[in-house]
Amino acid sequence: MKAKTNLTMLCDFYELTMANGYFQTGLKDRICYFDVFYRSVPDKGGFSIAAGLAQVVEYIQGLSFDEEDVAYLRGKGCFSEEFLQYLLHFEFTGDIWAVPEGTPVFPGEPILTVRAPAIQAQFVETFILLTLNHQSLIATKSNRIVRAAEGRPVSEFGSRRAQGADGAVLGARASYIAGCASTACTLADQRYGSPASGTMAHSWVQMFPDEYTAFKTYCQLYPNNATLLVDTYNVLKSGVPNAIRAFKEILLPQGITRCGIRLDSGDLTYLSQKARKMLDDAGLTDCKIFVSNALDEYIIRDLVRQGARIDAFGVGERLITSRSEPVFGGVYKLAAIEDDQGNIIPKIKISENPAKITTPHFKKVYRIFSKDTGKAEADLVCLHDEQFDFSQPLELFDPDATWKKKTFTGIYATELLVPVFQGGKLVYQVPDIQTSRAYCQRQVDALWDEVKRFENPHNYYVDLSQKLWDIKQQLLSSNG
Ligand SMILES: Nc1ncnc2c1ncn2[C@@H]1O[C@H](COP(=O)(O)OP(=O)(O)OP(=O)(O)O)[C@@H](O)[C@H]1O
Ligand SMILES: O=P(O)(O)OC[C@H]1O[C@H](OP(=O)(O)OP(=O)(O)O)[C@H](O)[C@@H]1O
Ligand SMILES: O=C(O)c1cccnc1
Repeated sequence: MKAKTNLTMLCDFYELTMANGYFQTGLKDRICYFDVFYRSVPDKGGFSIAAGLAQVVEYIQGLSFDEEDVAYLRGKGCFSEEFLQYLLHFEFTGDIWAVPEGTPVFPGEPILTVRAPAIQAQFVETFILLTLNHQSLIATKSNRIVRAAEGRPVSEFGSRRAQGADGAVLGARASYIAGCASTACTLADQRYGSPASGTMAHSWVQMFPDEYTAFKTYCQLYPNNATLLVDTYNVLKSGVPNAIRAFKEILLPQGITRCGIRLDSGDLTYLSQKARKMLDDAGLTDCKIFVSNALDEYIIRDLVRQGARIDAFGVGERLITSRSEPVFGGVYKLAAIEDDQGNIIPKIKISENPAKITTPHFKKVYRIFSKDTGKAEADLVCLHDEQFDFSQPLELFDPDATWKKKTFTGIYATELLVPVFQGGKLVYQVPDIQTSRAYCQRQVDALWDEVKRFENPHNYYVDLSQKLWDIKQQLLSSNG
């Protein structure tokens, strides 16, 4: 089998059986609207960070079945020959809107909308979801970890424990967008520009006859980038003293004062405080203390509260696998179809479980900011063509407890979903990840601290316009 990078065949098999069914029943060109949204924030947080759009764009642009794919599908014995021939010329001709990567997003609101002929719109479900679910999960976790570090740089160290190659590389990419300062993943740097950097492993220290020789050699090779791992034998009795000796003998004579040590075991508060004192007493006040060892946002928050003297964190397995909650439950739901005249017919999914009822129709989302504080106050989900005068007081209501109303004044609003594809053509300039990272930081800064709490965050308002709410109620009372 030839090596393939085209991921067109990465789809759930039912996308293909449904596509064949749409083809055979005349529904293939029926225009459909599908929304991607998610239902609950991982780790009971107050918001998530959207990521992965750049890979969705690449996927959509690369969609194509080749002869080998079609031969394989023919062998399954369940697809019509006309459909298989059609697949050979398959391409995406529809429209996509999405929130830019790095946008804080809330449960229930569309973060990507596809408008396309039924076969196409249905077919892209699997890949769009897996991509947005994975990178949004890692971006959300990384942003929590970065916020716990309160300004100290966090380096992503997780490749070795990631779930596969994409888990490592795209996870590193998402973690950078969400605020990590660097990654240990070289390919993520080469491919996406998230800066790669690193320290050293215990094996380096073990390889030399003694710890001092290991440190000295490293300082000679990398005088401008020497972060020495000091816990291979005994942190306070040998590691830190040997590091101090190597820095003094190799770096200081060259006028280099910037250097570092890394602690990777033991009580990180106690050891960092003791190490700081030893480094300062030796005049190495510019030496940074880096720590790692199964860290996450909770341990980092504890270390900061305990007064640990830590300058930077390396975080691997709990970040790259989002270990505390490893699923981002983004879903892809039909919201509307068009009739032969192009009229939009809203569609709803009514579930036994009220939390699983969808919001119908072709929609847009406004984020409403206070002019005074610059903070985000609420999101308004409305019909795609609704207009509002945001210079006037805006009354919103809780879509579940409709008697709860709030009037906003002194506000401005921005639309969250931006056009990405129109008529199959890419109309969006995918930003480089430095731009997405800076955007993410600005958008997270615009959230109230109450929404950013790790536990029991304030419930951010995601409200429906009156028109949209009315349509939803009509569909609910007429059973769809
Ligand atoms: N002061 C601290 N407060 C809270 N958690 C800490 C503190 N110091 C270290 N930790 C965390 O406690 C855990 C210690 O785990 P563990 O006992 O496996 O580490 P260790 O003793 O360093 O051994 P190992 O060599 O296996 O890593 C790690 O997740 C570490 O980050
Ligand atoms: O703990 P994480 O957050 O995943 O951070 C990455 C870990 O990877 C390295 O350890 P290594 O794989 O060499 O094994 P170790 O656990 O014995 O240190 C490094 O020394 C960190 O401890
Ligand atoms: O550069 C490092 O220190 C590093 C990289 C990967 C995993 N652990 C540590």
